[in-house]
Amino acid sequence: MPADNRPSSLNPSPAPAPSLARQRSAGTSDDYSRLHDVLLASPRHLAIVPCNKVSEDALEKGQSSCGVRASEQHRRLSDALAAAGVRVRTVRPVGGLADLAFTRDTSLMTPWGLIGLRPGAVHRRAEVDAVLDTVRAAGLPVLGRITEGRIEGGDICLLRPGHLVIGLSGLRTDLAGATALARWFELRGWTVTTTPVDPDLLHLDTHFCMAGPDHALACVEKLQPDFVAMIESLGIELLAVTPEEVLALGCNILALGDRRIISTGSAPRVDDLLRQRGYAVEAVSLDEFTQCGGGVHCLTMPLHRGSGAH
Ligand SMILES: NC(=O)NCCC[C@H](N)C(=O)O
Repeated sequence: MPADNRPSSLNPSPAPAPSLARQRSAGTSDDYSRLHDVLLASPRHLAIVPCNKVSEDALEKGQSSCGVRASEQHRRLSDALAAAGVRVRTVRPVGGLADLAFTRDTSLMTPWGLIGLRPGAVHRRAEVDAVLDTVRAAGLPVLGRITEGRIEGGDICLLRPGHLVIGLSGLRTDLAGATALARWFELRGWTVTTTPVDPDLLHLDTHFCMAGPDHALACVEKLQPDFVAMIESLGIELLAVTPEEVLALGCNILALGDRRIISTGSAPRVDDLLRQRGYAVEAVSLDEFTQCGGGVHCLTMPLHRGSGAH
Protein backbone atom coordinates (compact mmCIF):
# COMPACT_ATOMS: atom_id res chain seq x y z
CA MET A 1 0.00 0.00 0.00
CA PRO A 2 1.67 3.26 -1.07
CA ALA A 3 1.43 6.34 1.19
CA ASP A 4 -0.22 8.39 -1.55
CA ASN A 5 -3.50 7.66 -3.27
CA ARG A 6 -2.23 5.64 -6.19
CA PRO A 7 -3.56 2.11 -6.25
CA SER A 8 -0.96 -0.19 -4.73
CA SER A 9 0.40 -3.24 -6.45
CA LEU A 10 -0.76 -6.60 -5.21
CA ASN A 11 1.22 -8.22 -2.50
CA PRO A 12 2.53 -11.54 -3.84
CA SER A 13 0.58 -14.14 -1.94
CA PRO A 14 -0.93 -17.60 -2.18
CA ALA A 15 -4.38 -17.99 -3.69
CA PRO A 16 -6.96 -15.84 -1.86
CA ALA A 17 -8.68 -17.61 1.05
CA PRO A 18 -12.27 -18.62 0.27
CA SER A 19 -14.66 -15.93 1.46
CA LEU A 20 -16.93 -16.54 4.42
CA ALA A 21 -19.73 -14.83 2.54
CA ARG A 22 -19.79 -17.73 0.11
CA GLN A 23 -19.54 -20.46 2.74
CA ARG A 24 -21.34 -19.23 5.86
CA SER A 25 -23.60 -16.61 7.28
CA ALA A 26 -20.99 -13.92 7.87
CA GLY A 27 -18.62 -11.83 5.79
CA THR A 28 -18.71 -8.83 3.49
CA SER A 29 -16.74 -8.23 0.29
CA ASP A 30 -18.26 -4.92 -0.81
CA ASP A 31 -20.43 -2.08 0.47
CA TYR A 32 -23.50 -2.71 -1.68
CA SER A 33 -24.43 -6.40 -2.12
CA ARG A 34 -27.59 -7.61 -0.45
CA LEU A 35 -27.40 -6.96 3.28
CA HIS A 36 -28.43 -9.95 5.42
CA ASP A 37 -27.11 -9.17 8.90
CA VAL A 38 -26.08 -5.95 10.61
CA LEU A 39 -24.76 -4.76 13.96
CA LEU A 40 -26.31 -1.78 15.76
CA ALA A 41 -25.64 -0.59 19.32
CA SER A 42 -27.99 0.88 21.87
CA PRO A 43 -27.96 4.69 21.99
CA ARG A 44 -28.93 4.70 25.69
CA HIS A 45 -25.84 6.70 26.71
CA LEU A 46 -25.71 8.85 23.56
CA ALA A 47 -24.37 12.36 24.14
CA ILE A 48 -22.98 15.08 21.90
CA VAL A 49 -19.25 14.74 22.39
CA PRO A 50 -17.24 17.72 21.11
CA CYS A 51 -14.97 15.56 18.98
CA ASN A 52 -15.81 16.63 15.43
CA LYS A 53 -16.84 19.81 13.61
CA VAL A 54 -20.55 18.95 13.42
CA SER A 55 -20.86 18.06 17.13
CA GLU A 56 -18.81 21.09 18.18
CA ASP A 57 -21.11 23.36 16.13
CA ALA A 58 -24.19 21.67 17.65
CA LEU A 59 -22.93 22.29 21.19
CA GLU A 60 -22.06 25.88 20.32
CA LYS A 61 -25.65 26.37 19.14
CA GLY A 62 -26.90 25.01 22.49
CA GLN A 63 -28.23 21.71 21.10
CA SER A 64 -28.48 18.73 23.43
CA SER A 65 -29.36 15.04 23.22
CA CYS A 66 -32.81 13.73 24.03
CA GLY A 67 -32.56 10.09 25.06
CA VAL A 68 -36.21 9.36 24.31
CA ARG A 69 -36.03 10.77 20.77
CA ALA A 70 -32.70 9.03 20.13
CA SER A 71 -34.16 5.67 21.20
CA GLU A 72 -37.24 6.23 19.07
CA GLN A 73 -35.21 7.16 15.96
CA HIS A 74 -32.89 4.22 16.52
CA ARG A 75 -35.88 1.88 16.87
CA ARG A 76 -37.26 3.18 13.55
CA LEU A 77 -33.91 2.46 11.90
CA SER A 78 -33.90 -1.04 13.36
CA ASP A 79 -37.51 -1.59 12.20
CA ALA A 80 -36.69 -0.36 8.67
CA LEU A 81 -33.79 -2.82 8.49
CA ALA A 82 -35.90 -5.70 9.79
CA ALA A 83 -38.70 -4.84 7.34
CA ALA A 84 -36.11 -5.01 4.55
CA GLY A 85 -35.28 -8.57 5.61
CA VAL A 86 -32.07 -7.74 7.46
CA ARG A 87 -31.22 -9.54 10.70
CA VAL A 88 -30.44 -6.88 13.32
CA ARG A 89 -28.08 -7.59 16.22
CA THR A 90 -27.59 -4.98 18.91
CA VAL A 91 -24.70 -4.29 21.26
CA ARG A 92 -25.99 -3.64 24.78
CA PRO A 93 -25.47 -0.16 26.29
CA VAL A 94 -22.28 0.49 28.23
CA GLY A 95 -22.21 3.42 30.64
CA GLY A 96 -19.74 6.12 29.64
CA LEU A 97 -19.61 5.10 25.95
CA ALA A 98 -21.46 8.07 24.47
CA ASP A 99 -20.68 7.23 20.82
CA LEU A 100 -21.22 3.45 21.03
CA ALA A 101 -24.23 3.66 18.68
CA PHE A 102 -21.87 4.47 15.78
CA THR A 103 -20.87 0.81 15.33
CA ARG A 104 -19.33 1.41 11.90
CA ASP A 105 -16.22 2.91 13.41
CA THR A 106 -15.36 0.08 15.80
CA SER A 107 -14.85 -2.85 13.50
CA LEU A 108 -14.94 -4.19 9.99
CA MET A 109 -16.44 -7.48 8.82
CA THR A 110 -14.14 -8.75 6.09
CA PRO A 111 -14.72 -11.76 3.81
CA TRP A 112 -12.68 -13.78 6.38
CA GLY A 113 -14.07 -12.57 9.71
CA LEU A 114 -14.34 -9.46 11.84
CA ILE A 115 -11.40 -7.17 12.55
CA GLY A 116 -11.54 -4.98 15.67
CA LEU A 117 -10.32 -1.51 14.74
CA ARG A 118 -8.41 1.09 16.78
CA PRO A 119 -10.35 4.38 16.88
CA GLY A 120 -8.30 7.55 16.73
CA ALA A 121 -10.82 9.12 19.11
CA VAL A 122 -9.50 7.81 22.41
CA HIS A 123 -12.92 8.04 24.17
CA ARG A 124 -14.12 5.46 21.60
CA ARG A 125 -11.46 2.76 22.09
CA ALA A 126 -13.44 0.76 24.70
CA GLU A 127 -16.33 0.44 22.22
CA VAL A 128 -14.27 -2.15 20.34
CA ASP A 129 -14.35 -4.54 23.34
CA ALA A 130 -18.13 -4.23 23.62
CA VAL A 131 -18.53 -4.99 19.90
CA LEU A 132 -16.07 -7.91 19.91
CA ASP A 133 -17.84 -9.43 22.94
CA THR A 134 -21.19 -9.23 21.12
CA VAL A 135 -19.82 -10.67 17.89
CA ARG A 136 -18.05 -13.54 19.69
CA ALA A 137 -21.15 -14.30 21.78
CA ALA A 138 -23.12 -14.55 18.52
CA GLY A 139 -20.63 -17.16 17.30
CA LEU A 140 -19.48 -15.01 14.39
CA PRO A 141 -15.86 -15.29 13.23
CA VAL A 142 -13.28 -12.82 14.53
CA LEU A 143 -10.14 -12.54 12.43
CA GLY A 144 -8.12 -10.22 14.66
CA ARG A 145 -7.64 -6.76 16.01
CA ILE A 146 -5.62 -3.73 14.97
CA THR A 147 -3.09 -2.86 17.66
CA GLU A 148 -1.10 -0.10 15.93
CA GLY A 149 -1.94 3.43 14.88
CA ARG A 150 -5.49 4.69 14.40
CA ILE A 151 -8.22 3.39 12.17
CA GLU A 152 -12.00 3.94 12.22
CA GLY A 153 -14.57 2.20 10.03
CA GLY A 154 -16.01 5.44 8.66
CA ASP A 155 -12.77 5.76 6.71
CA ILE A 156 -13.03 2.29 5.18
CA CYS A 157 -14.82 1.47 1.94
CA LEU A 158 -15.12 -2.01 0.46
CA LEU A 159 -15.22 -0.51 -3.01
CA ARG A 160 -15.39 -3.77 -4.96
CA PRO A 161 -14.58 -7.36 -4.05
CA GLY A 162 -10.77 -7.25 -4.17
CA HIS A 163 -10.41 -3.48 -3.76
CA LEU A 164 -10.35 -1.70 -0.40
CA VAL A 165 -10.20 2.10 0.05
CA ILE A 166 -8.98 3.77 3.25
CA GLY A 167 -9.34 7.51 3.96
CA LEU A 168 -6.48 9.13 5.85
CA SER A 169 -7.26 12.18 7.96
CA GLY A 170 -4.34 11.59 10.32
CA LEU A 171 -6.70 12.14 13.28
CA ARG A 172 -9.19 9.27 13.09
CA THR A 173 -7.19 7.11 10.70
CA ASP A 174 -3.45 7.39 10.20
CA LEU A 175 -0.90 5.64 8.04
CA ALA A 176 0.12 3.17 10.77
CA GLY A 177 -3.49 2.07 11.34
CA ALA A 178 -4.24 1.95 7.61
CA THR A 179 -1.08 -0.09 6.95
CA ALA A 180 -2.02 -2.57 9.68
CA LEU A 181 -5.48 -3.07 8.17
CA ALA A 182 -4.17 -3.16 4.60
CA ARG A 183 -1.85 -6.02 5.54
CA TRP A 184 -4.82 -8.37 6.19
CA PHE A 185 -6.21 -7.61 2.73
CA GLU A 186 -3.01 -7.44 0.71
CA LEU A 187 -1.94 -10.85 2.04
CA ARG A 188 -5.16 -12.18 0.55
CA GLY A 189 -4.60 -10.57 -2.83
CA TRP A 190 -6.62 -7.35 -2.48
CA THR A 191 -5.60 -3.94 -3.81
CA VAL A 192 -5.65 -1.20 -1.19
CA THR A 193 -5.94 2.48 -2.14
CA THR A 194 -5.48 5.25 0.40
CA THR A 195 -6.73 8.79 -0.07
CA PRO A 196 -6.34 11.90 2.11
CA VAL A 197 -9.43 13.05 4.05
CA ASP A 198 -9.94 16.59 5.39
CA PRO A 199 -10.04 16.17 9.22
CA ASP A 200 -12.91 18.70 9.35
CA LEU A 201 -15.04 16.16 7.45
CA LEU A 202 -14.32 13.48 10.09
CA HIS A 203 -14.45 10.38 7.88
CA LEU A 204 -14.49 9.33 4.24
CA ASP A 205 -18.11 8.13 4.63
CA THR A 206 -19.36 11.69 5.21
CA HIS A 207 -18.48 12.62 1.61
CA PHE A 208 -18.05 9.34 -0.33
CA CYS A 209 -20.47 6.42 -0.01
CA MET A 210 -21.25 3.53 -2.35
CA ALA A 211 -24.91 3.17 -3.36
CA GLY A 212 -24.52 0.19 -5.69
CA PRO A 213 -21.84 -1.36 -7.88
CA ASP A 214 -22.19 1.43 -10.45
CA HIS A 215 -23.03 4.47 -8.30
CA ALA A 216 -21.51 6.38 -5.41
CA LEU A 217 -22.54 9.57 -3.67
CA ALA A 218 -19.61 11.96 -3.64
CA CYS A 219 -18.74 15.54 -2.78
CA VAL A 220 -16.21 15.81 -5.58
CA GLU A 221 -14.74 19.13 -4.44
CA LYS A 222 -13.80 17.51 -1.11
CA LEU A 223 -12.14 14.47 -2.71
CA GLN A 224 -8.68 14.25 -4.25
CA PRO A 225 -8.74 14.51 -8.09
CA ASP A 226 -6.74 11.30 -8.56
CA PHE A 227 -9.14 9.41 -6.27
CA VAL A 228 -12.10 10.72 -8.29
CA ALA A 229 -10.35 9.70 -11.52
CA MET A 230 -9.64 6.21 -10.16
CA ILE A 231 -13.30 5.74 -9.15
CA GLU A 232 -14.55 6.94 -12.54
CA SER A 233 -12.05 4.70 -14.35
CA LEU A 234 -13.83 1.75 -12.70
CA GLY A 235 -17.09 2.82 -14.35
CA ILE A 236 -18.64 4.05 -11.08
CA GLU A 237 -20.87 7.10 -11.67
CA LEU A 238 -20.49 9.79 -9.02
CA LEU A 239 -23.73 11.45 -7.91
CA ALA A 240 -22.82 14.93 -6.71
CA VAL A 241 -23.45 15.95 -3.11
CA THR A 242 -22.84 19.54 -1.96
CA PRO A 243 -20.65 20.50 1.04
CA GLU A 244 -23.82 21.65 2.87
CA GLU A 245 -25.44 18.26 2.29
CA VAL A 246 -22.25 16.61 3.55
CA LEU A 247 -22.48 18.52 6.85
CA ALA A 248 -26.11 17.39 7.17
CA LEU A 249 -24.90 13.76 6.71
CA GLY A 250 -26.88 13.57 3.45
CA CYS A 251 -24.10 11.58 1.76
CA ASN A 252 -24.03 9.04 4.60
CA ILE A 253 -26.29 6.26 3.28
CA LEU A 254 -26.62 2.53 3.77
CA ALA A 255 -26.94 0.33 0.68
CA LEU A 256 -29.17 -2.69 1.28
CA GLY A 257 -28.53 -4.24 -2.14
CA ASP A 258 -31.06 -4.72 -4.94
CA ARG A 259 -31.05 -0.93 -5.48
CA ARG A 260 -32.48 -0.25 -2.02
CA ILE A 261 -31.06 2.47 0.21
CA ILE A 262 -31.70 3.76 3.71
CA SER A 263 -30.82 7.45 3.91
CA THR A 264 -30.34 9.74 6.88
CA GLY A 265 -33.39 11.81 5.93
CA SER A 266 -31.49 15.10 5.91
CA ALA A 267 -30.95 15.72 2.18
CA PRO A 268 -34.13 15.13 0.11
CA ARG A 269 -32.38 16.33 -3.07
CA VAL A 270 -29.77 13.59 -2.70
CA ASP A 271 -32.50 10.99 -2.05
CA ASP A 272 -34.23 12.15 -5.26
CA LEU A 273 -30.97 11.87 -7.20
CA LEU A 274 -30.76 8.24 -6.14
CA ARG A 275 -34.41 7.64 -7.04
CA GLN A 276 -33.73 9.06 -10.52
CA ARG A 277 -31.08 6.33 -10.92
CA GLY A 278 -33.63 3.67 -10.00
CA TYR A 279 -32.98 3.27 -6.28
CA ALA A 280 -35.78 2.82 -3.74
CA VAL A 281 -34.83 5.18 -0.92
CA GLU A 282 -36.27 5.03 2.57
CA ALA A 283 -35.42 8.15 4.57
CA VAL A 284 -35.17 7.57 8.32
CA SER A 285 -34.96 10.74 10.42
CA LEU A 286 -31.85 10.58 12.55
CA ASP A 287 -31.26 14.14 13.70
CA GLU A 288 -30.42 13.02 17.28
CA PHE A 289 -27.44 11.26 15.69
CA THR A 290 -26.53 13.73 12.95
CA GLN A 291 -25.93 16.40 15.60
CA CYS A 292 -23.26 14.02 16.99
CA GLY A 293 -21.66 13.86 13.53
CA GLY A 294 -22.99 10.54 12.21
CA GLY A 295 -25.76 9.20 9.99
CA VAL A 296 -27.10 5.82 8.94
CA HIS A 297 -23.82 4.54 7.48
CA CYS A 298 -22.07 5.31 10.78
CA LEU A 299 -24.84 3.64 12.83
CA THR A 300 -24.64 0.30 11.01
CA MET A 301 -21.87 -2.27 10.69
CA PRO A 302 -22.70 -4.95 8.11
CA LEU A 303 -21.96 -8.48 9.32
CA HIS A 304 -23.07 -10.37 6.25
CA ARG A 305 -23.68 -9.31 2.69
CA GLY A 306 -24.47 -11.86 0.08
CA SER A 307 -23.64 -12.14 -3.54
CA GLY A 308 -26.41 -12.18 -6.12
CA ALA A 309 -28.41 -9.15 -7.10
CA HIS A 310 -26.99 -5.79 -6.06
N1 LIG B 1 -18.53 6.96 10.49
C1 LIG B 1 -18.85 8.12 11.04
O1 LIG B 1 -18.77 9.15 10.37
N2 LIG B 1 -19.17 8.12 12.34
C2 LIG B 1 -19.67 9.21 13.10
C3 LIG B 1 -19.09 9.20 14.48
C4 LIG B 1 -19.58 10.34 15.33
C5 LIG B 1 -18.89 10.40 16.68
N3 LIG B 1 -19.45 11.46 17.48
C6 LIG B 1 -17.42 10.66 16.49
O2 LIG B 1 -17.03 11.80 16.31
O3 LIG B 1 -16.62 9.72 16.53
